[in-house]
Parts: sequence; C-alpha cells; structure tokens
Amino acid sequence: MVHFEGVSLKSLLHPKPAGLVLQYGTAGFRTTARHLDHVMFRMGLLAALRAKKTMSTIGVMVTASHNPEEDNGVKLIDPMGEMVAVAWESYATQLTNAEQDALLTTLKDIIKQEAISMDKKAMVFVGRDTRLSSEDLSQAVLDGVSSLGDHSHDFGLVTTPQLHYLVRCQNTNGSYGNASLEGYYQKLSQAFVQITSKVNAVKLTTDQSPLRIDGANGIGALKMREMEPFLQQRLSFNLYNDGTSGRLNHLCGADYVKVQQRSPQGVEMVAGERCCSFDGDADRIVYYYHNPQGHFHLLDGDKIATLISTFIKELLTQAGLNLQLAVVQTAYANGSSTHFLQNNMKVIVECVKTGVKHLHHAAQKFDIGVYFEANGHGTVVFSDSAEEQIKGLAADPSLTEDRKSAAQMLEDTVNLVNQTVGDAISDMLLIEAVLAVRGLSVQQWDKIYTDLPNRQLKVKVADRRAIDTTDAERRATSPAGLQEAIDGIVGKYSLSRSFVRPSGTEDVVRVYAEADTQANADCLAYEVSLAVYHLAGGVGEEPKPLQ
Ligand SMILES: CC(=O)N[C@H]1[C@@H](OP(=O)(O)O)O[C@H](CO)[C@@H](O)[C@@H]1O
Ligand SMILES: [Mg+2]
Repeated sequence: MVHFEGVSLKSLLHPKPAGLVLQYGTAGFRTTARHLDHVMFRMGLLAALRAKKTMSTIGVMVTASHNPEEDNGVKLIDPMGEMVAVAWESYATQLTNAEQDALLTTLKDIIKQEAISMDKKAMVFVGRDTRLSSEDLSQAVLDGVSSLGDHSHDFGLVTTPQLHYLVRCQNTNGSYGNASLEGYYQKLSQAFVQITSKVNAVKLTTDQSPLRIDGANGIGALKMREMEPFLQQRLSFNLYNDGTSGRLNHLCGADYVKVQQRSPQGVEMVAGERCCSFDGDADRIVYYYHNPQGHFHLLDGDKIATLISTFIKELLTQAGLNLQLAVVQTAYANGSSTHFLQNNMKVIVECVKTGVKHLHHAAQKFDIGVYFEANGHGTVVFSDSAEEQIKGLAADPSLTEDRKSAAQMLEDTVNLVNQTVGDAISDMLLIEAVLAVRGLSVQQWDKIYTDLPNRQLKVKVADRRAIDTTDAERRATSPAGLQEAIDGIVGKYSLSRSFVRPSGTEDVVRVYAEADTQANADCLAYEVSLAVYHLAGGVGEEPKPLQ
C-alpha cells in the first residue's frame, strides 16, 4: 500500500511557487537555486516511480554543472547509468509544473499511464556537487523518495559521472564494478596502472612535467585528491582551483576555457606544459597549453575524440580484431576534425543533434562508439559483443606477444572508460595513458590536425522557438529566408561553415562559424548573427562586429 498522505504532507514543506513553469531540458532542470526546492522534492517522487517501473535503482544528481554558483539543477539517471528515457522527461516537466493542489493527481496519472506496480519498495541513489545550495536541495530529493515510503542512499559529494557509474554497478550485480566510490577509484586506477606499466618510466610523462589540473573550484578537484593514493604515483599532477578559495566556475573550468579560448585564472601556465580543465561537476574536460610565444592552444573534445579513436583503431589492427569503430560528433565539431577522421583515419563519422543523450545513443549502434561534444563532454561505448571479443582475445594463450599486448591494452581501455557518460577523470586518465603509450607530447597531439579558426556567438530573440532546424541542426527550416541568407553569407568566405540553433539550456540562439582565418570566422559569425537578429525577431541591441 502506498501512503499518499505522506506525499501530501511532506510536499507542503517543499511548496511550489505558484505560476512558476520550468522545463526538463538538455541537462535536466537548471535555474536559480531559489526556485528548485519543490522541483527536487518532486524529482525524488519521480525517481522512486521510475525505479519501481524499471525494477532497478535510479539516480538523482543535484548539480548545475558549469553554471554560476547561485544556480542549481537536477538530472535523473536510468538503470544502465544513462540519461533518463525521453518519455520520462515530459513526466518530469508535468510533475514539476503541477500546482500544489494538483500534485497528487499528476502523480497518480503517471502511475496509471505507466501501469506502475506500487507494491515493491524502490531504491534511489542521490549525489550532489559542491554548491552551497546542493545540500538542502538533495535533502528535498531524499524527502520526496521517503514520502512514498521508498529507500534512498545518499552518496553526498560526488561527480556527476561517479553517480552514473554507481547506478550502473548497482544494477548489474557488480559486473561493471563495485557500487562504491572506492570501487570507482580502484577500477579506473587499476586499468590506468596496467596500461602505463607497459611504458618505460622515461616516456611516462612525455614532456617530463606534471599535468596541471584546473578543478573549476568544484567537485572534480576534491575527488582527484581522494583518488590520488589509488594511482600509485603513476600520474604526476598538480591541482589548481581546488575550491579552497576561488568561486565555482568563476573565470575557470572547461566551459570558460573552451568558450573564451583562453587559459583559466589561477593556473600557473608554463610554456609547453600541458594543462586540463574540468567543469563544475567533472563530466567535461579540455586540454591546453601555451607555446613559447605565450599563444594559447586548445585541445577540445574533437582533438580528444581523435586521439582516443586513433589509439583504439591502432590497437584493433594490432590485435587483429575486426570491430566497427565510429566517432559521433555534433555540428559544433571543428570541420578539420571531421575531415581528418573521415579522410585520414577512415573511420565512420556521424553527426547528431546537440545533447549528450543523442550522441550516446548514436554511439551505441556501433561495436565501438567514441563520442565527444566539442566542449569536452564524451566517452567511449563498447557493445557487449565487442567487450566479449576483446576479453576473449586478451585471455587467449595462443596469441603472439604483439597481438596479446594489444588485446590486453584494449581490455584495460574498456575498464578505464566510464561508459555511462562523459567523465573528466576517466577521460583524463585515458588521454594521459595514450600520450604515455604513444610517447606523444601535447604539441605533437595538437599537430595531428589544425583546427579551423572558429567563433561562437549568442543572439537574443523574442522567442527562440522561431528557429527550427534539420540535418542534425546544420540547416534552419524556419524562419523563412534565414537559411538562404546564411548560405549567401557563407559563400563569401573560404573554408567556411556556419549554422544557427536555439539553445536548449539558455534563452538564446547560438551562432557557430568557422573559416580560413580568425578574422574571417569572426566576420562570418557577426554577419550571421545580424541575419538572425533581423529575420528571427532579435531583441535589444543589434549585434556588433567583433573587434
Ligand atoms: C554549444 C554547446 O556547447 N552546447 C551545450 C549546451 O547546450 P545548448 O543546447 O547549446 O545550450 O549545454 C548542453 C548541456 O550541458 C551541452 O550538451 C551542449 O553541448
Ligand atoms: Mg557538466
């Protein structure tokens, strides 16, 4: 029996501000923390229902990732550690927006529509980032779960990908790993130590310098400190922006570095030495360095995808395994990366809509799918059959040394990767392992291909839904005339490409442009912004040319 009275009573402690309407977007709910208490309570309720429906443990992560400190947000995690199924995103929106007196009816409607049996107790895993508001908000999630009489486990401070990992472990009877933070550290560290133990000590840190890690003043820095003892000194690193003094995501972190195309504050840059930045919940990573002239060089998600897929492809060849390898990107991928992957690497490249769930699902269609958003969110997924073949080969006693070593390295790679979602820590360890094994410096990695100069801009419009897109968001179908205008502008530049799309997380239209020079990419982005402003209902000041 379910005690809906508990829900009624406890929901009064987490009241919804009348009239407030929010939407479960690309990254769950995300807004100012002041508006989220009722959302959290209700996501606790919904997670419990989802857990009953799937008869599995479900995760709820309280974070607003790279957003400012005063924001917060929440995402649900499905049984295999994936983003929650799309159909449930609309339940999340309905439940969140139900006025106080309609909450129970909305809840019961979902139970009915999904034919959820309420007999068994559910289990919900809860985690949170380091924001000041996160503790109270995660308590609201726990209240939601317990108001239905269900169980929860509060993991407290964790990175987003750690919670995804924990959920998957719990639902796969330990075959993916141990459902504890220690299990996470052990699994990843062991794989990292195994891969790098094959490299002689001199090559290990290829440019002989410790890796500089910018923790964005968030959870990632905390968790790297926890992990350090497990790594058995195989990775030499220094942490910056570790949260002891600076503000979360302020002038630092992966999003700042990628969008501003400059190094973060708080990190001592030394020419030629490699640095990386996590974002606020440690599910994204970018690398960068300064050249001797002090110029900033960024190695973003596209460069990471290229490094990792090249490594895997070479190992597959060496091991004699015939598995289909694909790289999944979005329209934001630099044109040079797509060209390199298709023409030089000869791997399948697919382009999908922005948002990790789209990339993840596309990648799952292949034996091995490497996916990365240009902003540094990504991972590798292996099909069950690919994993079995790799494991089988690695254990085959009749193999030659060469094939055996490649197969074992592939097996270690499978274990090093967090297959549930992009994970800054796991990605970083894989990148460091690849650089060590291949003896590559960050400069050599950077030279694999040269990025086309590019620019991203935002345009404010009255209603961003005025813009519709097709072809994985690369072409606009409305408003009328916009795509023709963009085509006309793009035609004036060389090596040029530009597209526009409504953001799923901010109230803006995003403009992306790339061209042969930075000045041209800037002009192209500006001209396209102007077209958006005039044809799609721009508000406020007209866009200005970039300096
Ligand atoms: C250009 C860009 O970086 N867009 C980001 C951003 O989405 P928008 O829909 O563009 O606002 O936030 C998403 C969630 O974090 C992330 O998946 C995506 O890559
Ligand atoms: Mg994030």
